[in-house]
Amino acid sequence: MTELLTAAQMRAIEEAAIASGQVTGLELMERAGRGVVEAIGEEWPELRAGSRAVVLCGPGNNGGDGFVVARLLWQAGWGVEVFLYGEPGKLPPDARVNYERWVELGAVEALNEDALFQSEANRSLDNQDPVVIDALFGTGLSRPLTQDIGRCLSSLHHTDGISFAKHVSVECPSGVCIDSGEVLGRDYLPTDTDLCVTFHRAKVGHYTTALAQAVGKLIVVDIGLDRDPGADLPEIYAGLSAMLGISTQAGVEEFRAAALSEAMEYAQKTLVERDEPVVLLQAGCAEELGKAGWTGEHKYSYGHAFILSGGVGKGGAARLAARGALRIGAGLVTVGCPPGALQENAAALDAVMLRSVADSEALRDMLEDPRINAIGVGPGLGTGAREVDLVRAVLETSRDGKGRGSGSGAGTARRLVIDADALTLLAKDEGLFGLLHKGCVLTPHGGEFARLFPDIAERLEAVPQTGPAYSKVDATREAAVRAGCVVLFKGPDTVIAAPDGQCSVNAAVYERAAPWLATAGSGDVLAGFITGLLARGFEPMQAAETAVWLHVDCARSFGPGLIADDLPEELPTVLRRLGL
Ligand SMILES: NC(=O)C1=CN([C@@H]2O[C@H](COP(=O)(O)OP(=O)(O)OC[C@H]3O[C@@H](n4cnc5c(N)ncnc54)[C@H](OP(=O)(O)O)[C@@H]3O)[C@@H](O)[C@H]2O)[C@@H](O)CC1
Ligand SMILES: [K+]
Repeated sequence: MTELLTAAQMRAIEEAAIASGQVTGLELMERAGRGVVEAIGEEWPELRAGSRAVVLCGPGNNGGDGFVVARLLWQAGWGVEVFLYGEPGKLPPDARVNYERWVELGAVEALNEDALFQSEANRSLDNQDPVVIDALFGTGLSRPLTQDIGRCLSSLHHTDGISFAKHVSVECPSGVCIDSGEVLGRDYLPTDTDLCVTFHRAKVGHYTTALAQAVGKLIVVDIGLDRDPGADLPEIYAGLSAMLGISTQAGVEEFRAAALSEAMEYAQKTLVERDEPVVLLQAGCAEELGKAGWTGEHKYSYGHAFILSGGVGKGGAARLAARGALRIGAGLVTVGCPPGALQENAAALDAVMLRSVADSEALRDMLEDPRINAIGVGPGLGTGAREVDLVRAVLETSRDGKGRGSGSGAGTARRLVIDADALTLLAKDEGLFGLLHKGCVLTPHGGEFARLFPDIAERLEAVPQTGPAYSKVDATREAAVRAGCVVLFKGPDTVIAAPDGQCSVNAAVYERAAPWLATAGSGDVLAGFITGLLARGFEPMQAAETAVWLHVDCARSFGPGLIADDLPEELPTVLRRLGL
């Protein structure tokens, strides 16, 4: 699993490494700049000596990286032009050193739109478009770009603007808050970037839609922060103790007694109050499926998933969910529908069982069966008075100790997925919302999220003026605490959070892009996948994470032309490929 970092966490990691004597800031900057140059070389091997680069440097250390890139490209035989936004005398120390190193090799012009167009006019003689390197702002962006700088960046991605061959961003496209992926001020679009090179770990914002859509490829460069320090341990401890202000002899001794990794972690935590990590879901999460086992002796050992369906003509969504639950390995799956819809459902279901659910009383009777250990409710359900009673029955009978059927183990609440229409009902009825419990998974898309958590959504929608901006990660975490259960906030950047702070991101971006997944009914299948995994005994957070990862993988495995019905049918191929 990869941990995604915030800007503050990244700063703390760097500061702890520098304070420990493991590395200097200047060395880190050199590695960062070298990493960018190597990434360019690997991405476009055809670009070599004689190619041209325009490097835009900002007033902080991101600009410092830019000066390193300029120097290394120049040394490799490139023609390099450098523009600086800000005053050389105000550059931070490491950036200043690299500025001085560059000015021994070439000129630095003040960055403004006129200067950029003038340089293009000069270049047009040799008819070679440059690689533009955006090293204006990285993790230190604190407010919206000024108009003049916004215009410079905009001129790079307008068809009648400045022509360039490739666009490379150092850390992130400038103007974007790296914690949220938001453009501060939202009055300009991030420049389309062919290659974005970041350092040590990807940051949370790299996996949010707004930023990821602007970036063709993301590369994470190792700048040696994971390596064994190799320096004298006493020096490292002395450096860290001084940084943390641990001054008493006893304090220093205690600190030294910790293993080095613990001491470093402690130092990083002290520098920034760390939440639970934000984890990027990768192939590894599907290994959980393997741990849970895939074949069994008795169908009941893989649980019984129950999906509630809507009335006549409304059953398609529940049938898709049921198919998803069955394919993902629930031992038994039953669809419950109003008596009038039995015929329609019977004609469309084979391996999935069917029960008539006239009203909430009938449902409560049915849920006396303790083998039904997971319920999916919402797809195509309807939002009338009958459905309110059904959702209430599902919630009331599944709470710890209250359920007549207590699920897969004594004292274990029956697990629920609450999706679509059931979310709409929750949003309208505080009483229902109050019945949520830790065995639930809510799966809202943007609109449903806004209905359920209007104040949180409003905060997320507000134009951010300062960094770090409130992010989808922040919003989902807040929603999970309020609901008291797992919330899976859907989108190309799906965020999943639990009330205890666990949080992960499943991003269908970069090499995992699957735009064809935005097809009618795909959310119903996802609800079914989660319900099926809950029936198999997965914990809510683990079920949501695994299901959402497999959902994208099914879409990618099938490819364009996908419709929701294909998703469950593609699952066996994906599982086989995973060796399950
Ligand atoms: N630390 C390390 O060891 C390493 C760091 N590395 C690199 O450093 C980057 C982080 O550097 P950083 O912290 O200096 O932040 P950066 O993004 O350059 O910007 C800060 C400057 O911008 C200014 N400013 C902010 N917003 C503004 C606006 N809208 N309009 C105008 N000005 C604005 C802000 O001014 P202030 O807010 O203080 O007034 C300050 O002057 C990181 O992304 C990576 O690339 C690597 O070399 C690896 C080692
Ligand atoms: K940048």
